[in-house]
Amino acid sequence: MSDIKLALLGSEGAGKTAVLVRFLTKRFIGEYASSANSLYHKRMSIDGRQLNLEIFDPCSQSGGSTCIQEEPVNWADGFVVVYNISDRTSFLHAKSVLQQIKEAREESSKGLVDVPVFLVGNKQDLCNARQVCEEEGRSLAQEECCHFQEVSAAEDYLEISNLFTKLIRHVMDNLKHCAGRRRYSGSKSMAKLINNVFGKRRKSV
Ligand SMILES: Nc1nc2c(ncn2[C@@H]2O[C@H](COP(=O)(O)OP(=O)(O)OP(=O)(O)O)[C@@H](O)[C@H]2O)c(=O)[nH]1
Repeated sequence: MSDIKLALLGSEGAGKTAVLVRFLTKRFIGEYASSANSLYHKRMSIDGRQLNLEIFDPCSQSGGSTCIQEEPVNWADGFVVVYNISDRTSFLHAKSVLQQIKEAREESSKGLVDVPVFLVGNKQDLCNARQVCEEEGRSLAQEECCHFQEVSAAEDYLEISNLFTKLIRHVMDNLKHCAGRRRYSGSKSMAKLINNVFGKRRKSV
């Protein structure tokens, strides 16, 4: 069984938890308590391979900081960076996050530099209040060499499921390609790492 570690990043209220919960449960739940980092676990099968998925959903940092937490960046095998299409500030934040992921991974001698990333423009159902056009998202993704998709956690399941599947496939290919290199967390239990670093709760869905 392969272990795949993903992290969701993005600004407060962009819909990270909504997107993730849609993927994990097929449901949209309007409001979430978001005072703590969460680690979700899911077993699934892709292309006949059994996977043990761990997905880290950090709570947003108070004070509007644009700096991402370093530890999930080194820990994760792949990222979902979420912004809200009706909030330009969240798009600028996502842009900064993409750059920080790249820089952090380049600086880390232990991490995989070419880490798969999916840029997600969420809240597509709020297109009446759109502040970021789809083309801007697409060209940012092109610049940063990552995948791109607009979704609505409120309305879509299939698109969200497909984007996670695509990301996981890319992660699996990447890990196979880099099999000779040591992964950041090695044999460490991720739960232990997250709990040690952030002292937060774990969730199973
Ligand atoms: N209309 C609409 N609202 C959404 C969508 N996704 C999330 N929301 C709402 O946006 C708000 C924030 O969603 P969360 O999933 O908590 O956002 P988050 O990025 O996890 O926020 P933090 O945990 O604070 O970082 C909630 O009120 C959600 O109901 C969507 O696709 N459409």
